[in-house]
Amino acid sequence: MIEVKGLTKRYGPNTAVDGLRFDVTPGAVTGFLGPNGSGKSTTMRMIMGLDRPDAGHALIAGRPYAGLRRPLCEVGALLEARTFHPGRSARAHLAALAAAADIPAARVDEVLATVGLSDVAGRRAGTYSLGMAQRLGIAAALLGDPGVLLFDEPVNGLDPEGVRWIRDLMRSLAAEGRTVLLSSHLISEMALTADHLVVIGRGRLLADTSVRELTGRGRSLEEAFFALTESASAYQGTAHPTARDENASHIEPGRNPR
Ligand SMILES: Nc1ncnc2c1ncn2[C@@H]1O[C@H](COP(=O)(O)OP(=O)(O)OP(=O)(O)O)[C@@H](O)[C@H]1O
Repeated sequence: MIEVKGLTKRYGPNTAVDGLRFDVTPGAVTGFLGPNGSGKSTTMRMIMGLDRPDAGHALIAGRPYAGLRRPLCEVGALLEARTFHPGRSARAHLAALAAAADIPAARVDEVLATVGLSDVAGRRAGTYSLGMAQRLGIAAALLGDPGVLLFDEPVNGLDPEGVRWIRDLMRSLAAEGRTVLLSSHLISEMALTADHLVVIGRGRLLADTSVRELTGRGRSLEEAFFALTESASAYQGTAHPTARDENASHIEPGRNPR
């Protein structure tokens, strides 16, 4: 269980996370959605004790991160890819983490197999592609067999087979009774993976509901998401052609050319 209780984080005049309050329950995949810059990563970092909140707090299995006795065995997180020494092999990286946390060395080969990196585990991790680096980050998160897992954009850089693998992994971790919080911008993928959704915009809670309920609000989950976050998107692009587009002068202002 993750409990987020009134979390607030300010960076200068900008309030990145604003009185956020929600629970993430075990046995389900909870999707964490929001437009760019809405505060998802900042919230996850605060849950993991990597950022200090200006107000509120977050609890993992009833304790703040700093109060966990064996953190790696209670919570695992993939927050950024490439949080390893590039000169170390994947196996050496995981072995060092395991040794520091008093986790049996045999667990290293188990998690390497889970993420599909066994054959390349001796290679310097600095030579890994983004997708391989994501897999290594997931292996590190799983190392202590924790009951609570957070993944920030885990499908980044993964090929279609990798995306499907993540979906199956998330669902099987939840089916084992774990608490899984997953952020992704791929809404169609979220519709297939998550049971529950927490949607935020400009640091504030917009929805805390089931995928089914939110999908039922529009023609699709994507439509319902856009309706919910319409006024909360800080960075909106346009569909208009650039000045270099030779057809630009033939298009009426305000008209989508396609
Ligand atoms: N270290 C920092 N210093 C200053 N501002 C920051 C810092 N980290 C985040 N922010 C700001 O806080 C806000 C929330 O950022 P955050 O990365 O949490 O959003 P996000 O929802 O994860 O975005 P994305 O979907 O683009 O990954 C943004 O306005 C961002 O610029």
